[in-house]
Amino acid sequence: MRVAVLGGGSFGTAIASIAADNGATVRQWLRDAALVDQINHEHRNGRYLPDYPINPAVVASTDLAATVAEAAVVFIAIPSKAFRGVLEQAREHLRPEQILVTTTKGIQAEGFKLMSQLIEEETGSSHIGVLSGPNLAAEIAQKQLTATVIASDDAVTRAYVQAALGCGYFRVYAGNDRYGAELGGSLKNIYAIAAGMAAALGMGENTRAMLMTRALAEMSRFAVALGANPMTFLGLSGVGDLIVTCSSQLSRNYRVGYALGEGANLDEAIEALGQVAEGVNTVKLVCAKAREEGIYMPLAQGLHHVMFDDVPARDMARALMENEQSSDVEFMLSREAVSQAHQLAPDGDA
Ligand SMILES: NC(=O)C1=CN([C@@H]2O[C@H](COP(=O)(O)OP(=O)(O)OC[C@H]3O[C@@H](n4cnc5c(N)ncnc54)[C@H](OP(=O)(O)O)[C@@H]3O)[C@@H](O)[C@H]2O)C=CC1
Ligand SMILES: O=C(CO)COP(=O)(O)O
Repeated sequence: MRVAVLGGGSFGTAIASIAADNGATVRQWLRDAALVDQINHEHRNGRYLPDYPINPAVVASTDLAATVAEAAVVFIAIPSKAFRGVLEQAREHLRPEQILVTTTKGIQAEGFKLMSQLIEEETGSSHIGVLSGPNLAAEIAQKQLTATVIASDDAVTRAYVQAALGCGYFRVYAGNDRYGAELGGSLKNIYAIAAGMAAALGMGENTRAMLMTRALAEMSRFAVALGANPMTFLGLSGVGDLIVTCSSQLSRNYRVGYALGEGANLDEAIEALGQVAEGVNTVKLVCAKAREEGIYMPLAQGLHHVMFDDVPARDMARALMENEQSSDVEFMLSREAVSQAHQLAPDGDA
């Protein structure tokens, strides 16, 4: 199979290397000619994945047309802010039968669009997929056993991506809820920042478990309000990705949160990272959307106050703990029912 990867960052490089390990003919497009040279001659990406070898069969290029020309599957691993621009450049070189897969876990501000929606708008393709799951690029590069999801309503897309990437260390599960999988991948970045911050402040494992579980409740609530299926959040692209990103220093979003918890300001934290942390932008967009739609998102709103309004993280954590005590699984017991029942008990200080 012929595979193209657009993007020369850590995830694009990891995906290119998996496909090559799997026997595909792989072309990778990036705009940095020096890095193209390094990938082709040293089989290493010194800027984004410096410590790991890349399969020598990966051929990098700055020529976008040549990269996508023969590909059956095109993976797009470009940060959300640049995603549409790259699609606009690629569009004239793409053919209708090609499978177009986004790996990007972010949201476009204008219209609150997910990346697969941009692919649809720009190309009109009927072979669109979302690749998402607990997939830290550095662990994939080490060939740690990993699983992901290809979410698409198109069976051809699912089958091609499973064939292109499924190998001894990388397992590709199929899903048909493109929107839910993509939303999960974007939303969990918000809570990874919060988890990194909590870790830097010395909060314990109980706190982390509470944060992750309530994050899942909040993500599902948001997704349902936007018409997605909450069941998708039980899979690898939902809870799976939330677990890994809220637990690992390899996550850039977690690291941004950790730096904030250690006292850095946001600009310093982003600069020290030197790579994309989509959650910084996503938390703004999601909080604005939640306000607009009247969706209860206390964790995301709390994080927003800490990141952009200089509220100390410890004060925010204390305030969140003093919120009205609510329902655990609100698809079974509604928040309103718990709230109404509060009048049945005496006050805590009575
Ligand atoms: N890294 C990971 O572990 C995972 C990442 N993802 C997702 O994949 C997406 C891409 O991430 P990742 O590869 O890690 O990102 P990186 O920050 O590692 O790299 C970004 C890449 O995009 C390129 N790029 C940025 N803007 C443009 C542009 N206008 N034109 C052409 N190329 C551009 C950069 O090129 P240049 O160097 O020239 O700026 C660089 O090659 C993210 O949205 C992330 O959420 C998903 C799963 C795991
Ligand atoms: O999405 C990821 C792992 O699945 C990577 O997360 P970061 O973007 O925070 O590094």
